[in-house]
Amino acid sequence: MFHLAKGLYSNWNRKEQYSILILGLDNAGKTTYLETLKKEYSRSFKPPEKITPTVGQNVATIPIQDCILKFWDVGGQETLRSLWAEYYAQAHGIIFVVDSTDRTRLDECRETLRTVVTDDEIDGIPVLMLANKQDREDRMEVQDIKEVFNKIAEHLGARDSRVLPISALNGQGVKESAEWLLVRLKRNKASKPPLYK
Ligand SMILES: Nc1nc2c(ncn2[C@@H]2O[C@H](COP(=O)(O)OP(=O)(O)OP(=O)(O)O)[C@@H](O)[C@H]2O)c(=O)[nH]1
Ligand SMILES: [Mg+2]
Repeated sequence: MFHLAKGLYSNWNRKEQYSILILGLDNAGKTTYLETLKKEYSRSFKPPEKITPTVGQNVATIPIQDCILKFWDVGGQETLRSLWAEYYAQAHGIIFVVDSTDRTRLDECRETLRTVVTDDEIDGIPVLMLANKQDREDRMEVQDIKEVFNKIAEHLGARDSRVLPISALNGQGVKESAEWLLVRLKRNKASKPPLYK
């Protein structure tokens, strides 16, 4: 009886854990975004001046509302992009970070995202595109970025997807972006169940 009660209690006490893969070209602001999220939800984080280009991976487990979100931030340099697919099997959601000031790389950005969203392994999972660096005067408007990504909308199909403006550096829109995604991860729970921790 004690064991049954204990088992029931520990199950009841467990939280849903979802894994989120943060992708995007090098210099887009992925690591800065993750560190700002850590700052918003917990105490330990790296200040922006200490962030260097990612070669391996950064992982952060952040409690948000009644769930745990496990973020995987990987390097965006071209030579590292072939490693992204190794993370697909465990991903419940994708965040794709775009540098809103880098007009010259928008085509590369779109084609990189196209390669990601057409991969069968992550078919149907929510995709959130972040138009980052909105604090900069030379930014493109989020509407312009949306138009670029509308060109791959056909590959996104019926899954949840959105483009949101943020500044990973000053925190604008960062919490809201994680909360937007959390709602969609829960909504997609039946087809991609969370882990219970
Ligand atoms: N102004 C401004 N600069 C930003 C913002 N986000 C990131 N940066 C800067 O952009 C540069 C690249 O940021 P990272 O977070 O290292 O970029 P990354 O996407 O992780 O790059 P890789 O690890 O190489 O894939 C750094 O100099 C950041 O300070 C932002 O919202 N606004
Ligand atoms: Mg990085």
